[in-house]
Amino acid sequence: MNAPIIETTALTKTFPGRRGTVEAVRSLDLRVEPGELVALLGPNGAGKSTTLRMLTTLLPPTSGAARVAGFDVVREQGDVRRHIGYVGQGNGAGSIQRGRDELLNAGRSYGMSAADTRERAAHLVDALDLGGVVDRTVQTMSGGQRRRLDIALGMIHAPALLFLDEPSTGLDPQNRAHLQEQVLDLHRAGTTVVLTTHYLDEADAMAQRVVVVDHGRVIADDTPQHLKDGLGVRVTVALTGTDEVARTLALVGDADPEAHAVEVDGRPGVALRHRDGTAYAADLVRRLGDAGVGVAGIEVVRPTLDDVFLSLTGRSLREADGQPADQPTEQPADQPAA
Ligand SMILES: Nc1ncnc2c1ncn2[C@@H]1O[C@H](COP(=O)(O)OP(=O)(O)OP(=O)(O)O)[C@@H](O)[C@H]1O
Repeated sequence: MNAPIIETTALTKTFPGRRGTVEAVRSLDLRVEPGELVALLGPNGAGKSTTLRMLTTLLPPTSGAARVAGFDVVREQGDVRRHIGYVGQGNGAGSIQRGRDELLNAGRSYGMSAADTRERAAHLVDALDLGGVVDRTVQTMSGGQRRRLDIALGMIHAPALLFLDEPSTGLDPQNRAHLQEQVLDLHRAGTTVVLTTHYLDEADAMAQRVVVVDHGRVIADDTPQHLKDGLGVRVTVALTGTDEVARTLALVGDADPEAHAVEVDGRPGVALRHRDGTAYAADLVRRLGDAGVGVAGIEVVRPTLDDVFLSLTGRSLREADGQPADQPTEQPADQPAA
């Protein structure tokens, strides 16, 4: 097996906060293999950006260790930086330079020759669909175009590993979809991608592996499909009368001890989860019919990653996102120097 491209051991970052120490990242053990596309998913303040900033050498860990592209993030910062691309939140705002000049300058700052930089920039302009805008000043580009330029800047030195911190935050759905497609293309071309997001659908649609983070800890790490399959499909049965609820609960009690009474569009009903949802629901309707229980309708809903988060934390990711995070007391560092 190849060596991991990222390996962390008990990686930890604490910040002094007004109300005591903020444990932004707590004892993170993460291993990413070359070629993976991994999403760190979690609510605001979960520790996603802090993790990325330690892995990209922008922040020193408080304790623990991390190796990225084979180098130690504390002792071999320059080597790490040469082998990674990093696109932070809100880069590229309003420069009066032309996009192409930014690309050329970035390449030169990595020590690339002018000819190599021009060739690489032309490739990225094509891959990221920037042909129509790259010769305009950055400040005249739309949000989506700037984000794609940011990614081109992060990829100019052809790193094997690309970190993207909330790449599509603030973009409209069409631009988000476009950007996601471009990132998937970079991944298909061989780049390992680690991105943070609090868009459930983005993690679900893009990532081969989702690392769910909450309060600085990893609470789940698996493929989106496994995470959802583990939860089982939700089955809701609408019943014709209240007497039918107890009879239904008695019938399903063994299959799902957490089955409970619910209201379904004003009717009494029962909701439960079952791993084998669709087949189970069909069988349940038959058994209820045999027992003479009046069924008014049945609904089978596949779980989302939000259901996974809810079952792990007791909170919906959307609710959790609404909570204000502690205010930073240290200024975030800048982009890595070349
Ligand atoms: N420089 C800092 N000084 C103090 N506290 C900080 C600093 N940076 C982050 N924190 C705190 O660490 C915790 C984790 O923040 P982090 O930005 O890593 O979360 P996140 O999951 O990336 O959130 P978001 O989705 O909002 O970007 C939060 O409580 C945050 O307020």
